Amino acid sequence: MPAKLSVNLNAVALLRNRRDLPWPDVIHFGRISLQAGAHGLTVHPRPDERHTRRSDLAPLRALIDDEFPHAEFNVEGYPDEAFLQLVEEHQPDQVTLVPDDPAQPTSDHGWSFVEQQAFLTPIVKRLKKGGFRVSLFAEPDPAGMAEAKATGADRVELFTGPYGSTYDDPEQAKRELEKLGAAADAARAVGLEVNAGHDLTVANLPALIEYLPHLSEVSIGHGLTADALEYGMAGTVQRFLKAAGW
Ligand SMILES: CC(=O)[C@@H](O)[C@H](O)COP(=O)(O)O
Ligand SMILES: NCC(=O)COP(=O)(O)O
Repeated sequence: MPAKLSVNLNAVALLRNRRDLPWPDVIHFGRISLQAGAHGLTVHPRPDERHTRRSDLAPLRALIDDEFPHAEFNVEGYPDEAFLQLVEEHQPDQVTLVPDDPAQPTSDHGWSFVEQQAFLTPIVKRLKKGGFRVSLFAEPDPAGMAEAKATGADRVELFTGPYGSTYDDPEQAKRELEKLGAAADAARAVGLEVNAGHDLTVANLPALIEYLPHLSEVSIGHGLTADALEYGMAGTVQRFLKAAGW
């Protein structure tokens, strides 16, 4: 079974938040993604709400429940008390824990499982008791997968940022793929399922899927939104020209 695609709506939310206007409508872009065949939706609400807002979660949960009951809702974030209460209120199917500092522009590293196992274990236990699938954002590194498993988590999500940044260097891309492959093998060897995400694109996704054939899910936002703009721009300009009478 190929990896499932979860569309990350953070970049759409970022555009919406430039103005005090309701477009682009994050919920409708979620609908368009699921109508097009995506298997799920991802959001990564941060404390400053610069991307997804807390108020986006209820309508996204309702969209899936009412219109796409087989799709999955994945919520990512740093597990402080506010985040844990947010996911408990909105019941995503999967919670992905990310070691984000609120000041980070975007996620740029995974957990250090050896050092942070004791911090993560009670949090994972609380989420598992609440019925959530739990995934832990992980470095593309085989070290620490036994400790990740010992937290009680179901999956790791391999951070593919370093792989994504090799878009102009095929040799380095191969080395990053080898690291991701070794990390995925180590995770699977201790019984963890494997997700992947960050800076994935149409160009780099095929090699990742070929090299890591057992991936459960990829979550993609930035590159997918960039392509949506590129492939929708010409038709949209034509719509505006028509509206202006040309
Ligand atoms: C964990 C991860 O890699 C994504 O959630 C990512 O953080 C989304 O990126 P932005 O929120 O910066 O679009
Ligand atoms: N978990 C990674 C994710 O959701 C998407 O990241 P990106 O494609 O926006 O870099």
